[in-house]
Amino acid sequence: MLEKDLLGPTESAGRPLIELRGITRRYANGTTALAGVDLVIGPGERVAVVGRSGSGKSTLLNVLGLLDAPDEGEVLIDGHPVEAAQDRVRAEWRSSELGFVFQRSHLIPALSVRENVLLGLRYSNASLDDADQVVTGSLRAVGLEHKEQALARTLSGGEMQRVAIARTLARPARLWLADEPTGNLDSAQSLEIIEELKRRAAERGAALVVVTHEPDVAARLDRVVTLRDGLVVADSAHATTPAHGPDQDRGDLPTRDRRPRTRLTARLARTLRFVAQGITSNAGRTASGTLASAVAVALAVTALGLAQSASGQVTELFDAQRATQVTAALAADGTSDARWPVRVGTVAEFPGVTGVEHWRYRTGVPVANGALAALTVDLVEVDEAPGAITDTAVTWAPGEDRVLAEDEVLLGTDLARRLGVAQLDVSPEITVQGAPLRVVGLVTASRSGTATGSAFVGPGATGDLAASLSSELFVETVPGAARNVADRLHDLADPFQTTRMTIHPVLEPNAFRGELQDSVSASLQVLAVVAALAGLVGVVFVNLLSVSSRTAELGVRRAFGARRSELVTLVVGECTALAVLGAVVGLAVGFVAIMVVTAAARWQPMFDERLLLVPLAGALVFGLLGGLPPAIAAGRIEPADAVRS
Ligand SMILES: Nc1ncnc2c1ncn2[C@@H]1O[C@H](COP(=O)(O)OP(=O)(O)OP(=O)(O)O)[C@@H](O)[C@H]1O
Repeated sequence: MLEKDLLGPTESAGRPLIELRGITRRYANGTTALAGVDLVIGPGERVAVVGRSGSGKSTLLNVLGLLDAPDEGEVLIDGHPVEAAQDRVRAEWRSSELGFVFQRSHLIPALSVRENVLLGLRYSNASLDDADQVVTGSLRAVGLEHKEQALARTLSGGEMQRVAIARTLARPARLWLADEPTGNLDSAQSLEIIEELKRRAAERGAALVVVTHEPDVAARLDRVVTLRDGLVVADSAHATTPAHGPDQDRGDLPTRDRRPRTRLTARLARTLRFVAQGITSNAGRTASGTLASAVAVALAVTALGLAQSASGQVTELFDAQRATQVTAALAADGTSDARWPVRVGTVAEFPGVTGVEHWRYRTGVPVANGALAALTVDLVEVDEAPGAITDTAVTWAPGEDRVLAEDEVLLGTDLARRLGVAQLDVSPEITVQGAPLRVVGLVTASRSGTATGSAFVGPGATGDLAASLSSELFVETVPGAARNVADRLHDLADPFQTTRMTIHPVLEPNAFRGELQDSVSASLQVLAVVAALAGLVGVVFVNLLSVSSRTAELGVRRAFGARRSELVTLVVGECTALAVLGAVVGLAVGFVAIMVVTAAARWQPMFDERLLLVPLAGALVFGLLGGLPPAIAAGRIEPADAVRS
């Protein structure tokens, strides 16, 4: 059967609106609620269904409204059979042809009265151009136009039921089904409402079927069908021609949109609207929905951000500790001067070298100060002046330019004392191996403990000396270059002199640094992944709970014509929006946490754009994935069961 056969009465002139043939409905617990019911309802008929509690009235109404499918028998609409499996067709028919008032009002508590009434209209095919008029008119019909802006949760039980009736009145249906619509109302109000339902049904030419326990209500309807134990035991009339044709005055009725079915874009648009409505109207649900993703993203961002900052910090600490100095010593062999395998000036040009200091030691050099007997001391020849690299502290005589000229000498403070040199401003002179040299400064401290007992001279000050010479090379490099400089010195060393040359090992913690960085990052990244997975579980869990607490609401949406796919989209859309919203909150919290932790630890905070994009993209994916289980649960909701809950 084609879907369009169910839509619109054009082809159905003269046929019953709906016909049940041999309908049996058994529930899973073995109860037979309907046991072979035959019933014909014509267009515009007004029928009361009565019977004892448990006789099958609600089940009958659900079958008539295509909310429930029979186990046996046939349902015909406009003479066409409707298959139980045709869920999409059934949903479309409910959307365009059915108005249902449930035993309970099933309003959405967080929405206003107006939005609740609009919900019924939005799921119908009616044009929304005159929605305001329709909503107000429907509320006026139940005496609640003054409550239009009130939140549904603030209404009394009776008022809620009247809003639920208004929600149905607003729909341009051909069949109105009402399951004890006046159960919550006093008898005067009940009769008013029944009269209103009759009037509205008459205006539209719609059939009206009312389940009721109240004889007064049943008496106001044209036909009474009595059920007992799932069977029709009395029927005051049979299907007739329309008792009441459509009135000419359509008042505030919505205009039926004659499109054969609700377009995908229209369904998507209304679903998105409902997603936005759900998120903005229910602060509690929005807060709990965003919480899981906010916590997960905050943890993940904090962990990732700290991983980056800690890595940077490790780099900084290690750079600070990286070797910047090479010390090489060349021992004299007792017969000839020590000779470096490379000129000192060349070492200064090695990559990364920022300074070189070269000390050549002569031992047993005679030094004398005038009349004082000569002492035998260690003499240190330096290129210009000691100190740039060796941290040698020199007190220079006033006006000296800190470069040793050929006739100048620096005395260690111990040596100066032994030679009786106290005042520098008188330009004292000493002789070094017979050559007169002017004392221009005192060496007060040095990394070499013996320096205060030595004399320091510039190159060429003492001419050729017989004493053998050992020497030391101090090289200063940029962080990290020391290892290369040491390696080059090794490579250049004369293989016959290697035993005489010592290059002090350079601590180079690069590999260790890498390992430390990797392990810090890896453990924080694991934390980030665990947080993200915990967030995903949280998103699924929170949304499953949310769906189970909204079964009735989702069932009402189905009853009003929402397809399964619409509920799936609605729930996935809500989960995704909440996850992304949570991610934004989590990002903010995470960034603040990173700032606080790094400030407390005096680290440099590090952020890169991945910290922003990865959590947002992750939340999007997690929202979609995490929304699937609750969405599938929502799609499985059977409207007949849901509206009973
Ligand atoms: N989902 C269900 N699962 C199992 N049994 C059910 C279910 N729904 C209804 N029944 C049973 O089917 C029978 C008919 O129920 P139904 O609600 O249609 O009766 P009713 O005439 O509308 O009752 P009431 O006047 O009390 O609302 C009852 O025995 C009821 O317990």
